[in-house]
Amino acid sequence: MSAPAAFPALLVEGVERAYGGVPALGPVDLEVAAGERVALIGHNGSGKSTLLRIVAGLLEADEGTVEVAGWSTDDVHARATTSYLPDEPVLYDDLSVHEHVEYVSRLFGGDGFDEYAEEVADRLGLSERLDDLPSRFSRGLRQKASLLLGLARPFSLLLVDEPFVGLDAPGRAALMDLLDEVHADGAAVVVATHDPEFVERVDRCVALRDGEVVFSGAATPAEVLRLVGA
Ligand SMILES: Nc1ncnc2c1ncn2[C@@H]1O[C@H](COP(=O)(O)OP(=O)(O)OP(=O)(O)O)[C@@H](O)[C@H]1O
Repeated sequence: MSAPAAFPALLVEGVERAYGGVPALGPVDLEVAAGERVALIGHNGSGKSTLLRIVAGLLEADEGTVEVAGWSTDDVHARATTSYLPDEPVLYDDLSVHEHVEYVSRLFGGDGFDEYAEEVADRLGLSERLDDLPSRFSRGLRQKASLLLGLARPFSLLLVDEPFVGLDAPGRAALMDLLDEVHADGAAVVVATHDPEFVERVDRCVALRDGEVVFSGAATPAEVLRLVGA
């Protein structure tokens, strides 16, 4: 499903979130254009995952609004157009990789395990493991299965939390290329990462510090390290 051109892919306005009364995020304003590629950077605990989870509709903001392609995050259209890949893979215990793709893709209006899913599985090195239960996989294989699910379904906004950590070199290279292709096909892509190679490819870096946006613009990997104080 592509985003209506009149709306940005993502519009975050005045979003705030606390846990048990302790502020974790915000207020945050962020606009991501249709087809834009953004790296979300910041120290551990700076609020990246909290922001992504709010945008994905999995966590409620205390204040503010979030729209995905013009739809509020509690609208089913926003869910249908947003693919979110958490840093810890969330997979069913009793579904094979193939069944996961069938289920998730069809849930969001896709064609199930189609040719594209087959290609992504091949490039992530999962072709031989499609009938296996990911609950028995290693951490890295589970991560690849989760990436396959997230990519092999319709979306116009892709949110990915720390996807390169824990992947082997071929998996990392394959994912880097897959994200390039998703972007070239017109989806907006927001990735929480400090990976220098990915940072070099993005249109914009958005840096969070203590839950607030402290920088938004083009930045080199060296500048990114300086921005996050590393
Ligand atoms: N479920 C929770 N309960 C209480 N505090 C939380 C919870 N989740 C996050 N926090 C706190 O909120 C703040 C932001 O956390 P968040 O996970 O969003 O940061 P992050 O930038 O994604 O960190 P990391 O790089 O480690 O993944 C941190 O201080 C964290 O301890």
